Amino acid sequence: MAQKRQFNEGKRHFKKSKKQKTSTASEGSNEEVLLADIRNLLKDVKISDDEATAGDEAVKQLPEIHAEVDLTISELSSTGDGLALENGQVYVVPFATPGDVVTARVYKHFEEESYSLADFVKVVKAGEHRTEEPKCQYFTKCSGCQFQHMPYSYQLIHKRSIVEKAYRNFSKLPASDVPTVGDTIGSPLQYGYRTKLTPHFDAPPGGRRDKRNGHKVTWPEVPPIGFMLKGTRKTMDIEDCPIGTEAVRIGMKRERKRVAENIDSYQKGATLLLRENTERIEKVAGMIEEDKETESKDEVIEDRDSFVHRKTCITDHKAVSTEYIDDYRLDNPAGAFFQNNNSILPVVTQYIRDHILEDSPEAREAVNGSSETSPKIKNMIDAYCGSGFFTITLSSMFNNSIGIDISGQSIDFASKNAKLNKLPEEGTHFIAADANHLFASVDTKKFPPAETVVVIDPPRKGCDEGFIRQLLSYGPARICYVSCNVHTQARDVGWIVGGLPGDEGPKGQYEIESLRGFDFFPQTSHVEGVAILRKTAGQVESGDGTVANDQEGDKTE
Ligand SMILES: C[S@@+](CC[C@H](N)C(=O)[O-])C[C@H]1O[C@@H](n2cnc3c(N)ncnc32)[C@H](O)[C@@H]1O
Repeated sequence: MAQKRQFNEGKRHFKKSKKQKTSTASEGSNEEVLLADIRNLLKDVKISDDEATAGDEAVKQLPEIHAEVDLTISELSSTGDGLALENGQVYVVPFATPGDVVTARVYKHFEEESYSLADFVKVVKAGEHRTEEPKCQYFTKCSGCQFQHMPYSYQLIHKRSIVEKAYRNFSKLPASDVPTVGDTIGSPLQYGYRTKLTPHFDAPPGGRRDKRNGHKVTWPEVPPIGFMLKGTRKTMDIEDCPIGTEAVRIGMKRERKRVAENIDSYQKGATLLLRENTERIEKVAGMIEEDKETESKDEVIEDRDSFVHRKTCITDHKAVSTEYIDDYRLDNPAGAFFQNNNSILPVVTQYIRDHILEDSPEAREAVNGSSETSPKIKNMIDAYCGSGFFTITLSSMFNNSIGIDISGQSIDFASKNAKLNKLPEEGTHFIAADANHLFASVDTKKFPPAETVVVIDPPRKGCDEGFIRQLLSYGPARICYVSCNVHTQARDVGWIVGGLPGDEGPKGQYEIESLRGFDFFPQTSHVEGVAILRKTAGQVESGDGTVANDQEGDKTE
């Protein structure tokens, strides 16, 4: 802690604990993830405190709400916040790095959980990781980015620790079941990467409906259009966002102007869609120079060797946006889910291609002493397939692929994308259904579990227990689990490897072969996890679905 203001000085800053405020948390939520980090930080202190003050009824003194205090940040949480430990209380401060001394304004205490939330005010003394000049003027106010002040190499190191902690805190697996987490794979673009932004604005306070104007909303002024002000529910005005692609940033300026000019046509607040669209054009001699001359201010022309990319920004939810991943073309409803960082997609698909099939007998021998390998994988099931990103980009590796998604619209686009990319019709199918019913409709003659890999890429909340139960009873040779929430991924992988809680079903069928993060979201605390799992040696089935050897390496024994 800094010298300026000590915790045991200046009594007006402190008050005695009154009402106990406790927190609630849902699985995989930011709050739950933060709490796990806080509890770990407190664990060691609590033990030594208990020894020192056994029987002592010490009353903790906490700063007054809105008091400014100086804090020394000891670590970064998985939510991207700095954590400082003072007198047995953890202070959570955004936009801080380990080693920083910062001034923070306390705004909420959770006394039972021994932590407090504080706003970042200023840096008193910079820690060794505070080396970068943020590229965004709104950094430390906007809630979008957390890490612009840290070098990219350190962001990647931190994200590796997020994956490690996720498996330690949420998988419920013994450490011996979790392999060393690989280094985080960085994003080729660290700014200018987001192909989608959704700034928004709120209705005027109180609705402001005007009787003289047919009870229509009247806007006293153009409202702030942007993203959330950190730590509040207020929208802050944001003119530009440097993590957006150039085309999206152009679209943002255009849309802000359009909304400002037409604000009276809105009856409530709205969310604006800014989605990059790419048109790929075969290149002919002199084209770039010509295109650059005729390039409108609403488009970006990119030279890509044998072709040109003409990038624009779509704002209509129902329009179709196009992206290229290597030479695969993916069309998508502009307002529906699609991955937001195009620059890293070829990297992650190549990684999955390199790791999705069975490993070499040597690699298996090195891991568990058995050189036995599973039958060749010929089929893929893509659960939660969206508009077919994984099915299509991995299709050339498999005889048969099937994708499933709950959104009928995404499935229509997945089928169109299969045609656009000339995938063989007989080998690629998509179904619109709940993934929980996926395995009931899988033909095990066409997709023998021993010759099938299942790719899982669910929403942030992860998979349902019902899905995991079915997956375990289907028993594919390999599983590739991709997730934008490594905490729910760790929980689900824990179920796949260790069995579902209170379930008599099979346990020890799978082991984690590899685990690592991909930085889909530079400058933020989010990380995409890729876990590759395989059937344990004793559980490998022959192609006809019978277990070849259920003796060796079966962890249920
Ligand atoms: C993270 S996205 C992944 C999409 C796709 N893999 C991609 O990379 O573009 C999750 C997808 O899960 C779908 N989804 C959500 N709940 C589902 C469920 N219960 N069954 C099947 N699909 C579901 C959503 O419609 C969404 O397309």
